[in-house]
Amino acid sequence: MATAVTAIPIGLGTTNGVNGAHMNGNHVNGHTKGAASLPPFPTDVPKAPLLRLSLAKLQANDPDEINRLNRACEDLGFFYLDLRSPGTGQNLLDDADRLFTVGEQLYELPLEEKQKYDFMHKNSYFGYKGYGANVVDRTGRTDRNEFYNVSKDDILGVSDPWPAPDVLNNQRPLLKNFMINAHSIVSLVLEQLNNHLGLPPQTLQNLHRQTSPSGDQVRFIKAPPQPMEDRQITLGEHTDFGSVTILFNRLGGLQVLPPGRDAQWCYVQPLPGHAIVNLGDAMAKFTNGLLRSNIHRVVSPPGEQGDHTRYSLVYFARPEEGVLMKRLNGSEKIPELEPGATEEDITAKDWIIRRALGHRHALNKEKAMDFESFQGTEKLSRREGK
Ligand SMILES: O=C(O)CCC(=O)C(=O)O
Ligand SMILES: [Fe+2]
Repeated sequence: MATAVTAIPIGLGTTNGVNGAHMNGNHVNGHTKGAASLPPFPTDVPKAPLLRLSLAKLQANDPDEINRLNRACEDLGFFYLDLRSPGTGQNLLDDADRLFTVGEQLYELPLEEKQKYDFMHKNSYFGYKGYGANVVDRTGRTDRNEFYNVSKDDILGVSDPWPAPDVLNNQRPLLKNFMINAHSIVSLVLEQLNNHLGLPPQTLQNLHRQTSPSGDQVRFIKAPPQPMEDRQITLGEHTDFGSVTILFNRLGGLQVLPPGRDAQWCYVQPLPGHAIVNLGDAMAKFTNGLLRSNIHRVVSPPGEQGDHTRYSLVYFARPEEGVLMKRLNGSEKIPELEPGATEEDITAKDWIIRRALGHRHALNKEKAMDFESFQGTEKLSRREGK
């Protein structure tokens, strides 16, 4: 199949020749034509107050922008990052556009083909997760999306490659570029947070070296439209398992639950040219809750957007495999543990497997509904007393 997506000129409204007859994958003005022709995000739904940060300003060490980053990471744990600047930011945006097309192609493969790449029985969360394979709540309801997780170690040659369909194998150079650029943004965020916390230089960065084995991955997600009379949660509420997540959305549907007892779920409106960035469990654990790993979930896209297929593209950066998910020493800002409190000795590798495969009903039967045993930092994230 002709899948030379990297060679497709961006900015031409012509068919890209990649399943072009039945896909909305053409590029217009740096966005997929599919994105341009989607209905707008509605104005009458509650929206989460994410700060909008600029990658260029963070790269330039702009003091106000750095303060805003620190505030966003402590208060909500989610922010927008404006990537419209030459170099890493724009390259990542362009590659994300190309990968949206790859994601659409990937999900057009027959189900039996995709199922060949479900590695849960090998105790791995890389590869394919079928529609409805995870339990999303205590009543046993199941998810309404498909995932495909591509390992950074595989693409960068840190580990042996996993079997994969041609649609992905043909895009290894594109995936590699995307991962390298995404990881460099993660490193920048970690560097700024390391400074903010006053940890010894490079502490956080050295727990996330790009060429060390880790659970870092690109995730392609597809959620088809749901019937009007039966719109349910697509991806159950959770905190992310790792350190820093960089997310690209075209349609609404992502919701965050801000801190506090009476908080309500609010939508995160996707903004063109921006990624949505959030912190995961490792950052909350390392800082004993000073930095936030916020609860979020995905529901049917709001308003007319709900009639369209929702694709997401995500880069998850996680600590290196052997790193313990515990409070870090060496910073006066990081709160002490409560007197008498102890922390479980669990590595990032085991943490991610427990969390990622815990709700797979094919592996866990009734236990998949036991949310407590697969919890991350949800309780820390609620900050209910405040
Ligand atoms: O699809 C989205 O917008 C968010 C996905 C997500 O939260 C996840 O995969 O962890
Ligand atoms: Fe998430």
